Amino acid sequence: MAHETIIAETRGKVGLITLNRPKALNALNSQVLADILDAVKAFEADPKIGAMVITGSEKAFAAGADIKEMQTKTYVEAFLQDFFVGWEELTRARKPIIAAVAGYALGGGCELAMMCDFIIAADSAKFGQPEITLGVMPGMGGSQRLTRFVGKSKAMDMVLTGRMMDAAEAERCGLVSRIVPAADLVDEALKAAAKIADFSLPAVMMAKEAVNRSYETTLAEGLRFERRVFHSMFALDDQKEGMAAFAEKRKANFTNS
Ligand SMILES: CC(C)=CC(=O)SCCNC(=O)CCNC(=O)[C@H](O)C(C)(C)COP(=O)(O)OP(=O)(O)OC[C@H]1O[C@@H](n2cnc3c(N)ncnc32)[C@H](O)[C@@H]1OP(=O)(O)O
Repeated sequence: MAHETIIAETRGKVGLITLNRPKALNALNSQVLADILDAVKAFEADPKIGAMVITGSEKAFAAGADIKEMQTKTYVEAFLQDFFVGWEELTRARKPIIAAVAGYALGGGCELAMMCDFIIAADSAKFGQPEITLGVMPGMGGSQRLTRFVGKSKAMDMVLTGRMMDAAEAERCGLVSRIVPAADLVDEALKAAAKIADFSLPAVMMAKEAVNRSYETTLAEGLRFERRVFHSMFALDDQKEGMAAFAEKRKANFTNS
């Protein structure tokens, strides 16, 4: 797949998307959005792919939304275009997406990472929502998703002071799931994605949907949703195979059916 601002390639059952605007520290403009959505759509449609990884460079996952692209925008343009709404489409991907973050993940970069299903951070990663320093505020989900990840106090601290947090702080407060040495970041993320891709795709997709539901509903509704989805899994060949494989002490051979 050829794109202007990203490299999209397959590694076994994993779709790997590498942001590729090094001179602008992977700043996210409308072309990056179009390219990411195009690649994700292709990986979603490819039955051989079971999970995806989005990564950047050693220096920057992404240093934010492209300030130069948006600096002259008027209020009316921003409002009429519903500026940034397009990024929401990424969160509608049904296959899991892991963000592999090294270096700066600032503003829209931090927000892009949070749109993924989980974040693996290099020890060099730095997260922040510095929009306040530009006279604005987060606009790609930072005020909402960061607060759900880290709680009100730390989210306020990040959004109102614009300070950065390092990988250790991000792990402590639950923003990232694990930290790995920078040199191993992409390999570790690909390994995690490959592990997921070896499981039953319908089970993985339903599990992702159930966890995401917890953000959007009451506990009682979420628990009911989980049980109903869990019940439906007994219609899968993969449930029979997974449990038979356990009983027979062998590796399961999932067929995504
Ligand atoms: C507003 C909303 C809703 C969302 C946002 O995301 S706003 C953007 C939030 N992000 C930021 O404010 C970070 C901006 N960048 C920086 O502060 C610095 O670039 C840095 C601390 C990440 C790295 O500093 P360093 O000195 O190492 O590198 P620079 O010389 O500053 O940058 C290299 C090159 O990249 C361009 N760049 C960096 N970030 C952006 C960006 N967000 N948008 C557009 N361009 C960006 C930077 O201008 C420079 O390019 P030139 O050499 O052509 O000037």
